[in-house]
Amino acid sequence: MIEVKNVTKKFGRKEVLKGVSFTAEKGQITCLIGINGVGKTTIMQAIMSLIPINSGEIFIDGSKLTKDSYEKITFIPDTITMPPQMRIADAFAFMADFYQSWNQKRAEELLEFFKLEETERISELSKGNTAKVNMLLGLALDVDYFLMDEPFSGIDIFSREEIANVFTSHLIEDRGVIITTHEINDIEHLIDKVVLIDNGVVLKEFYVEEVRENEGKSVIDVLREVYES
Ligand SMILES: Nc1ncnc2c1ncn2[C@@H]1O[C@H](COP(=O)(O)OP(=O)(O)OP(=O)(O)O)[C@@H](O)[C@H]1O
Repeated sequence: MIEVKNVTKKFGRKEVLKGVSFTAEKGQITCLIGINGVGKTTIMQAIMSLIPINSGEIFIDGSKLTKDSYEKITFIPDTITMPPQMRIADAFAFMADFYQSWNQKRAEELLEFFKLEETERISELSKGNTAKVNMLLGLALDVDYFLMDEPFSGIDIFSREEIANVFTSHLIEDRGVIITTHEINDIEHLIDKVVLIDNGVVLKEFYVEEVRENEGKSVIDVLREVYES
């Protein structure tokens, strides 16, 4: 489990996170939702120690973040970081060199899942296929948790569907995912838990299934209720 406890973060005089707390379980998809600029990316950067926090604590499977935590967790950014002249096979070789946790078998399964060929050059891929390769490179690592920032931004509905399908496939296994998205409709059926963020605080944390069963509400219904009240 990833536990974010009372995390605060200031950029200059601006307090962007004002005591954020939530948990994300292994084997579940936790979605951070909030309008532009509320601090979602900052939370992910804090979990990955890409930025220092001002106060609070972050635990992974009960232990405080250390250098070794990054054997357990990976961040999939919203743009691909591989040089565009590489072919997919070169990107695989690069990842295998760089990460001990690279799983070539899973990478090949993902390639088949996304109907891509390893001879394709990154610069020649469509936007949707570039997003798929980007996600593939992260998911092929043998880690327990993935953080994904806006994996659906700027891509067409068919590619969004194919990417969303990976979440229900065996390729995610029982790993934990924290995702940010503005495309809630696309993944509402896949998400286990929602953490609603507004202006640097958690407004509400809930299980999608519980709200659906007990109150007959969708994620969008809850969003309307919370943000329009
Ligand atoms: N390095 C930085 N220096 C100064 N301010 C920053 C920095 N990074 C983020 N911010 C500010 O922190 C706030 C939160 O940004 P963040 O990117 O976390 O929001 P977000 O919820 O991910 O937004 P979006 O949905 O647009 O991606 C914004 O006001 C942003 O301008």
